[in-house]
Amino acid sequence: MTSLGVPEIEAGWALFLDLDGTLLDIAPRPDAVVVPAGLTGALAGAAARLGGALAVVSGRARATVDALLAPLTLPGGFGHGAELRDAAGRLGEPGAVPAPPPHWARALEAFAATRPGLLLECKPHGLALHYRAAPDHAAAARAAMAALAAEAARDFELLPAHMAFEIRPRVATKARAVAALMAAPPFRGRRPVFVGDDVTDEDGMAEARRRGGFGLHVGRDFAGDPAEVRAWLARAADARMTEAPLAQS
Ligand SMILES: O=P(O)(O)OC[C@H]1O[C@H](O[C@H]2O[C@H](CO)[C@@H](O)[C@H](O)[C@H]2O)[C@H](O)[C@@H](O)[C@@H]1O
Repeated sequence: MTSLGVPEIEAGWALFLDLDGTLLDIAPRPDAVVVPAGLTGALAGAAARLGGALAVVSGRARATVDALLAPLTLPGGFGHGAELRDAAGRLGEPGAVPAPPPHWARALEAFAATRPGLLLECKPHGLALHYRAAPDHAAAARAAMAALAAEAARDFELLPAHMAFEIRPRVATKARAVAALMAAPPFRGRRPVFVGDDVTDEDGMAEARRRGGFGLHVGRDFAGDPAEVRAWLARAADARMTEAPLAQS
């Protein structure tokens, strides 16, 4: 048990890790995050201890996560679960999740261009309109995003995020990523543990609980500090973990 009362990582777990606000400190802009020295080594070491059952489950696009965590290409769910990659590096079925109509990005580019500080992030399966540098535009940003999402409300939804609004496909959830990965080795048969900080992580935590695991919340369990999560992983990478028998996969 850590000094914060969190169990140390056990060999029989399958670990699902959110990125922003969990592994990485929140930064003023999405492209300003800093990947601390030692993080990729800790992830690789912890993954090895877990027999490869360690995944990143992020709202960011797969390509962005890979660039941030290079040289690692971890299994996971990206774009909130829209893009999947298993432990063998196989990608999810193309076309399984819708992409936003191209005119939405064009409309939001034009909208943001007249409101300094707003930042549009285009992802393969979603859009994020960031207002961290322009909080006065939050209400207008929400209205603009809501109007677009309403054009295809059966397939897309508006998502409030950290100082941003996102449009994401309804099927793209972190629960989808957990369920898909838990269906096959090296995840299958392990106890899923989802670590996150945000409302979108609740889906992943609920799926972990549904499968006999649990969720850890950065705010509640790691004193709100991603450095505590990183230290927890580093200890798992360094230390010999408690060997727990695995269920048959
Ligand atoms: O699921 P996550 O890995 O937590 O990703 C959620 C979103 O994170 C990014 O935006 C957030 O982090 C930025 C960097 O700290 C911050 O500037 C921004 O205000 C936050 O909303 C990312 O840009 C999004 O695509 C992710 O969906």
